[in-house]
Amino acid sequence: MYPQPKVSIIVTGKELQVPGMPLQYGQVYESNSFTLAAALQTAGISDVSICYADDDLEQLTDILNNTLSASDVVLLTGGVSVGDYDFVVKAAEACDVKTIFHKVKQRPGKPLFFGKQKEKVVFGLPGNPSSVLTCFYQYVLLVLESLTRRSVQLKREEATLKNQYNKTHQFVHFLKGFYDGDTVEILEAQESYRLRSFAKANCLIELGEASRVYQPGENVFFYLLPV
Ligand SMILES: Nc1nc2c(c(=O)[nH]1)N[C@H]1C(S)=C(S)[C@@H](COP(=O)(O)OP(=O)(O)OC[C@H]3O[C@@H](n4cnc5c(N)ncnc54)[C@H](O)[C@@H]3O)O[C@H]1N2
Ligand code: MOO
Repeated sequence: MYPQPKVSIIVTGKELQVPGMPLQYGQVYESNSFTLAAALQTAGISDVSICYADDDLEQLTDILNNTLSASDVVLLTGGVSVGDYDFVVKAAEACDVKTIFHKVKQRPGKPLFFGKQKEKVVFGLPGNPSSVLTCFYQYVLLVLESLTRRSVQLKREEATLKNQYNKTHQFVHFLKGFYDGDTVEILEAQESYRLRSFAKANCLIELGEASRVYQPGENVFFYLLPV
């Protein structure tokens, strides 16, 4: 029998609307809970609960406190950057969650937060839908592998790049790609608010920190997605 960690998702943001309901001005459809729950299920995690918080420090702190007492892993989405209404890091501090790191030099997922309260693990996943999934695959699966003692991390492989890509930022990039068994293609719609490329992708292509033009025929590393 493998251990089954309890995972809680806390969705933050008062601009979020339930899919199926009409959108009011300034609202966006809430999707992170669905993509995360599906990715957790694929990783064999069945004990998952979801709750919702407004952009309110007191309310978020209460919810995080309650959630921490009932979970092994807490995944917050949104509110982890430096805006006036981003309260995840403050709420974590108020709940005695020790910051292990906040912000990574990568795209997407730059504002990622990782903290611990004793044995409990807290991730603040950046709210953009593509950042949430990328950070889940690159970081959360690592923790789940250790907690479940099952092999759930993505496999890193190497293949020839199919198309040219001009990498202009000095961050590690994880780009949605398609591996055809021989070459890997960098897909369109890589912006972190777009999920279209994830819908087509079967891998994440890793490009190192340096900014440069990648040419077809170069070897690149990629991670196969569980599709
Ligand atoms: N001054 C700075 N601003 C920003 C930075 C920075 O470094 N300095 N980083 C940018 C990056 S990169 C990202 S990613 C975002 C992440 O910020 P948050 O984690 O605070 O995310 P939000 O602002 O709450 O949301 C971002 C975006 O995603 C939408 N969203 C949020 N939750 C959901 C959901 N459950 N389903 C669907 N869509 C969701 C939200 O409406 C926003 O549009 O910060 C940048 N800013
Ligand atoms: O980390 Mo943000 O995800 O680059 O958009």
